[in-house]
Amino acid sequence: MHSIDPFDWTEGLESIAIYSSEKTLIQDKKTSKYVKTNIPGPGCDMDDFETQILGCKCENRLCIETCSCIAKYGTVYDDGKILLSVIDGKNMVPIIECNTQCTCTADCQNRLIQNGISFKMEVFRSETKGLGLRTIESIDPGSFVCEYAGEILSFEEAKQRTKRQTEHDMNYVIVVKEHHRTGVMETYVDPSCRGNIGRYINHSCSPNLSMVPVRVNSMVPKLCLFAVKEIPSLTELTFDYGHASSTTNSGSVGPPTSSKQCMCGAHDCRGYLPYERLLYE
Ligand SMILES: C[S@@+](CC[C@H](N)C(=O)[O-])C[C@H]1O[C@@H](n2cnc3c(N)ncnc32)[C@H](O)[C@@H]1O
Repeated sequence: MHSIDPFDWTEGLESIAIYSSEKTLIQDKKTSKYVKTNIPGPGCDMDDFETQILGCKCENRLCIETCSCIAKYGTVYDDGKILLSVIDGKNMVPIIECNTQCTCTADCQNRLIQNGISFKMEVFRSETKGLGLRTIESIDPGSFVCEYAGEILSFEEAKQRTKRQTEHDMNYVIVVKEHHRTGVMETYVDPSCRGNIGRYINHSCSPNLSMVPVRVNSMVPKLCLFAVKEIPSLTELTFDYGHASSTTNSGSVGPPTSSKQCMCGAHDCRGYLPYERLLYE
């Protein structure tokens, strides 16, 4: 039987193990169960999870412009698997990767985040923000770092869970709003009971990661974190909890009564952690 390394935060589920240089930190691992990607949680719409996106029939097994997925949704990654919108500064298009219905292989240019994490990272204890995640190798701009994965909740369930928190509890629920021509799609992800390594990423008002929704098999978005700048080894990984990407945004910066003081230390720090007002009403 496969034995689980007790010091690996990913419980052996990722292709790269995530350790802490301070081994005792693993005792702080909450009662959460590791999941690599989003799973349905209470109240989520199972149709969204189960409706399969159509696949391509690429004969050369490597997708280029003639691939029906790329022709329909556009080229989003370059041949080095770098997110193009980060390097060319153009507006983000919806990202839909090739999926299990496609005939192409895992090295297809239109498959990236589904192949999982590839950078060595570690969980560490930050001075003022609890645990955090940092990289232990340098990361190029536009690289995929990890998902922010957990249970997908309905608005009502997200609200109930938020209400149960005390002012001392950490908040893990992230809300992403995607503005489409036909309306706004809201996705609520909670990694607190079941989540991946993304749950340890702290907020910064001047972050080095950006959250981008990516779809693979179903219309439920995976909240993917991409580097927005060169990130040197041993740098803490951060994203802006209130500004997921150019097509999405989550949360608002609070009045002090409903939001925690931000300790990101950025020179343009907004002072408080962003929060989603509707979850606290
Ligand atoms: C998604 S968790 C991040 C991981 C968390 N630090 C831990 O120990 O598990 C979000 C929580 O971390 C803390 N946090 C994250 N960024 C912060 C910041 N910039 N300033 C203060 N606290 C922060 C807050 O308590 C927040 O509710």
